[in-house]
Amino acid sequence: MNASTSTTVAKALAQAAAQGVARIDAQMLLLHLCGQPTHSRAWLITHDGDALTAEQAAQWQQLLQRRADGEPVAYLTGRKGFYGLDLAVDARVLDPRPDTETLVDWALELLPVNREGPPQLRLADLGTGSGAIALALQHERPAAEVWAVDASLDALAVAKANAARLQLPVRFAHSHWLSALQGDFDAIVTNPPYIRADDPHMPALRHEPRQALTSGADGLNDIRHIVDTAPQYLRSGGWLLIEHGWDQAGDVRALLAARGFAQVQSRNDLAGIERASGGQWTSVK
Ligand SMILES: C[S@@+](CC[C@H](N)C(=O)[O-])C[C@H]1O[C@@H](n2cnc3c(N)ncnc32)[C@H](O)[C@@H]1O
Repeated sequence: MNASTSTTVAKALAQAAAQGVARIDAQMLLLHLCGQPTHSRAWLITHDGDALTAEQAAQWQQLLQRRADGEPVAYLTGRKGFYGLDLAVDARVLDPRPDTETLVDWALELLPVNREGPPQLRLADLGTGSGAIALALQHERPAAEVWAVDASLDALAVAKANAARLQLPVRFAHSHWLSALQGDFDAIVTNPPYIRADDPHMPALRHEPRQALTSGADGLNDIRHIVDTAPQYLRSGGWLLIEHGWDQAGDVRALLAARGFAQVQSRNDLAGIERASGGQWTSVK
């Protein structure tokens, strides 16, 4: 094809900019379209004069349209990196966010790398979605017994496929929060739905499963339930760590303290905002 009339790599990126698609998103989408790893941005520079095939050029227009309509890049590439793991994701699960890696960091800080002798570390990820948190914990603590639960069978199918591909022996349960599990856990980690039902940002999140996002009028229905029930499933000294919204840290700390958790505290996300709160269960059940 004549390079002056065909869509080259450089022209494709210019088209994306003209359609308002962020440069980093366009780069990842184009690398995906060209069969390159989505982190190898140097490839775009060294191949900027390469022409797309007619089929690729048509697919490119579709990808740009879908991205401009707000579909997450991860759904368009089918992939998302999380805690160094390559996860397959699609519209059945939440697009895992980098901020959630800070929740994993916090859990790992609390969990010994090698506990001397039994009992084996037992960890639970509630509302696992793609399996992001559970798989990261299992990868970092290979000897632990890690459970991942979700109320969505669709989500569990995605998470199980990720576990199989990554060869990580996470155990799965179809469960309303903790109900299908049996105690005692060293840590219960969760990124539950926490958005208010009438939150004005919901239209922007319309491509992601609603069940993964909203939780009642104040966004705290699921967190209230988890805080209330978690002590029955924690060993003495075990931790409950919860991701929540940017303005919910005070409310979540109050719920944890009222339920009798000790060392109640919050952690910042990548933007420096308190986005996770947790506490240690030290009382008798
Ligand atoms: C915010 S998403 C988190 C997904 C994943 N952990 C992550 O961080 O990317 C919340 C998840 O909770 C699940 N969920 C919603 N209600 C639930 C319930 N009652 N019991 C178990 N899981 C639930 C949703 O299906 C969804 O996968």
